Amino acid sequence: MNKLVIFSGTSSTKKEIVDQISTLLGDNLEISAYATDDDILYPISNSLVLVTSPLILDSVKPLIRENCKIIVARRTLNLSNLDKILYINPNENVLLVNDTYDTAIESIELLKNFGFDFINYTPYYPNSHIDTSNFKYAITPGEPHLVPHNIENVIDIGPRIIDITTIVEILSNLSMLNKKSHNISARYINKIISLSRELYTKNKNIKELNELLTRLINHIDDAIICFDGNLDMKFINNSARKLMQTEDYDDNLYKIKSFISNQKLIESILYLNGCEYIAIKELSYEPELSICILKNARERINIENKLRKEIKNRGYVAKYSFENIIHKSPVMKDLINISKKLSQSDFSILITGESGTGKELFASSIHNYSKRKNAPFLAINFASLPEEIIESELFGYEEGAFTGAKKGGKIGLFEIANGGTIFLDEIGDITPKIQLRLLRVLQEKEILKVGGSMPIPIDVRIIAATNKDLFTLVREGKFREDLYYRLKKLYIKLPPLRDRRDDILHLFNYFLDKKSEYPLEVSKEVKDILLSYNWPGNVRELENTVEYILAIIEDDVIKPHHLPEDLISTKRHCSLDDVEVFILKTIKDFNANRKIIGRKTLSELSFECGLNLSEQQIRSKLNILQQNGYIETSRGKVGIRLTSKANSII
Ligand SMILES: Nc1ncnc2c1ncn2[C@@H]1O[C@H](COP(=O)(O)OP(=O)(O)OP(=O)(O)O)[C@@H](O)[C@H]1O
Repeated sequence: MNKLVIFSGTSSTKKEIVDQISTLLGDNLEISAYATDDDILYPISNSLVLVTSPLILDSVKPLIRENCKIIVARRTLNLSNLDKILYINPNENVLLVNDTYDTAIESIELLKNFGFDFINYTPYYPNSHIDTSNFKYAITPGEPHLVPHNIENVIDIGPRIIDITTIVEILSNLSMLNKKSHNISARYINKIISLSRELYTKNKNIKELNELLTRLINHIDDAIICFDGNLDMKFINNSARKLMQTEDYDDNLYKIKSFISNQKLIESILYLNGCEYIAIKELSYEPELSICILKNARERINIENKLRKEIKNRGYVAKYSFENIIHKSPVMKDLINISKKLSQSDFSILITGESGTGKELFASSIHNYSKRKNAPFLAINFASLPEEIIESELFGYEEGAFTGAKKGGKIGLFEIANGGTIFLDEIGDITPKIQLRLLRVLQEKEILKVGGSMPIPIDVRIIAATNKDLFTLVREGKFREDLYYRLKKLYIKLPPLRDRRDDILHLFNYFLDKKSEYPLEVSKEVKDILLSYNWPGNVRELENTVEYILAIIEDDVIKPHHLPEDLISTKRHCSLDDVEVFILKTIKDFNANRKIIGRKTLSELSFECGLNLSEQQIRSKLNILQQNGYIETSRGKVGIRLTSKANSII
């Protein structure tokens, strides 16, 4: 049996190296290993000794008899731990922490040789007196305890292992070279191959993602060109290639580069191939890149004009008043009363509610009930509008600010709405830049035109609406908290139609009366279906349903087959929860067997199927089911019965 004694600086290095050698050299070797702080009772004799660094050699030499052969290990990095470094951004400043200057420099050289040369390393070791306050990352080969405390991200790549030449030296001294070398080099190479494969897969994923992004960018109509810090072109998409591949290539490129290098400009108008382009600049610093996005100015002006026309066609007037809000439910009655009170103040209002619940109807009614009723009411829907258009539409722009297309600049919608109300629909969709500009309007009561420097005072009441959960957007960092609270000074939440079932038939009859040329009767089955449907599109969907029926009906009575497919399919009807379904099914079984069922039995049965409902819980569920028209109760022998509405879905 051959003996190998290992001396290492720390116990983690000891473990790593013992693991490595026993995996490679197998069981035919007796290994004893010591870290410098382990107690060594007897001097080492008649053995091969491996010390893991020259520094340790001095301290352990007195413990080694002269009949021992000493090898000082040459160390290399453990490839299995290096992949974490791939996630560091190129050119990031990183501390390389090791126990001495020499070992830190050695590790840096090794990392660079392995191809990790895209980051800037600074050697750090105890007493190195380096100001570490600007460093976010530290890499250390098994010495995390030496990393300064202020570093947020510590990548421990594990202690350095011994390299193949040291292994060969060990084998040769143990006279194992011939027997083992073939096997060992095969294992060593296998390990390297599997690690390279890992790195290859990671690189491949990044490459695939890059290809996907390139494909996407190539499909975009805007021309996109990316330059590095030396203004060398790094990327050009298909639209830009088409734009540039003309006789004017040099002239075009010169104009684009001049725009990119002009630090004062973020947007500009460029004349390329005789056409006007709006050039927008995006900068990245690590790596240093400038991206130029070129949009066809004519197309943008067309969209702007269309939007203006749409808003103008509405006549800047609020079409609806509270009398137009058709309702029967107490909850809507309360909301209208509250909204009338809110109309009298000048604070901004946030209206939330699912799509089609009447948010615009309320905004318009509030305006018409307020002292601003004779001033303009402007409604703008943010969904699907590009940021630049929203910005220039809302705030206007100074002459030559960017398009140069309009002499005298353009007046923004905020200025047009001055004295009145502006209704900002789908506010949850606006970008951070517009959020910031809106915040300024709310805080300072003034606007700044695009490209302008003089703030213009304005007096506009803002009513914003959204069907998104804005508070969640705030928590996710997608919507500014300060803007959220400014907008939500006053607040109205419109309930979905399925939560105010009293309104369903009332609204249905209202739309029917309004739109039908002759009176129509509504069959009982249709009424039941309308009442049990969950109306995801709310009042808008109800109104569309009436239109649909009127388009296809040929008789005087509306029957189920006159309804759109969505309403007849039973899936969309069950706004019932599991407990409600359980209660209804149980009552149905009892009804079918002509047995009476009450709260007590329902509660007992609920325990049998794991729902565990107290009599009190059953009572409140029964109340809800009764209010929603699913059950009827009567004193005496009959007890609780399902209505035809419940029977049609259970
Ligand atoms: N209570 C109501 N009475 C009469 N019509 C209503 C009522 N509620 C909504 N409507 C009608 O339903 C349609 C949708 O209403 P509105 O546009 O106000 O909803 P919204 O919540 O703003 O929708 P979105 O979020 O999709 O913009 C409109 O045609 C509106 O007139």
